Amino acid sequence: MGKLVEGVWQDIWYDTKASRGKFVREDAGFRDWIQHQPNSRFQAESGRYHLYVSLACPWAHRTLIFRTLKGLEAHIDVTVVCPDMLSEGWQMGLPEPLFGHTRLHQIYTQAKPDYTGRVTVPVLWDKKHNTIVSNESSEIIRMFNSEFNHLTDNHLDFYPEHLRGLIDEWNDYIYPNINNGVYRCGFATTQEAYEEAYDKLFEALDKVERHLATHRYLAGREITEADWRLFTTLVRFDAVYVGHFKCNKQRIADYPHLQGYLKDLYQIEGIKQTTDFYHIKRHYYFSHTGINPTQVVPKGPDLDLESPHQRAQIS
Ligand SMILES: N[C@@H](CCC(=O)N[C@@H](CS)C(=O)NCC(=O)O)C(=O)O
Repeated sequence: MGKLVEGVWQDIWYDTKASRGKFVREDAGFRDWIQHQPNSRFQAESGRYHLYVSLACPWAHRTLIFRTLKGLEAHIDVTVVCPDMLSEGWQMGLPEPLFGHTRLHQIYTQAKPDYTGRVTVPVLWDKKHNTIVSNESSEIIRMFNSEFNHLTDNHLDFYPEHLRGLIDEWNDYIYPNINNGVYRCGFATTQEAYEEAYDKLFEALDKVERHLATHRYLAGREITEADWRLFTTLVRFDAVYVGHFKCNKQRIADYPHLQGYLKDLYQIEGIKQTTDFYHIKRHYYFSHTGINPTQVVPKGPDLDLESPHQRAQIS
């Protein structure tokens, strides 16, 4: 894994020295917006945008879920990178269709030849202006949620006006403690930093477990963006984070309500097809050689995500 420094690829792992062993995620570098508005530089048009994702990555997974739920498959095409992220960073299996590049960092320098920063997925590319619109998943899913409705006639709204306060509150709590919390455990390089992240992670999972005992979804009866953001971490938890990131106080399968909720979301039409456990396990265990130097990928666990979730009665 590495990063670009003034447009030149350098193979370097995260530097946790300055933060006393803590993993600090870098902010995304491209933050434009597709808008269905007359003067927008990035108009919502069919066939104009291309999405680069890894099926292993929880942040990229959010964008694939929204592409499916919002009926955008015919309008936004996708390149899936290889699960292995080694000295050249994310790589394509076959040359990608727009420029024939074989490394994701070439897409970044195609957009900005002197780019400095990490080369992350997801990336939303604009074929018209030949640039990256955004590499921030939380913003890409908002665009997908609302800006293409005139093309798809799909008006499902995962960030409805009346629930925004509640959704934002859950997101603000779940992102540092759970979504990024598992990474803060796994990428910590001191015992203290790891234990601090671990305690916060399991305190947060306990809190969500209590909430889900009496609420079908985070914001009540409706599935919202907050649920999909939590889902992509939960679905990777027992397969990867428990072992590889040492998040091993409990599995999701040991929490009755979180497990039922996870199954409920997994069983929504189209979601299972966005979830690829081969890519998920292979990426983490094979790519993070600092954590797993043998690169052996575990065979298990056997996950039970398809049995009845029994949550339909919860209000
Ligand atoms: N803020 C970004 C984070 C994306 C991110 O960190 N993706 C990881 C994969 S799970 C990545 O590409 N990491 C490569 C690196 O950090 O070098 C988002 O949510 O879109």
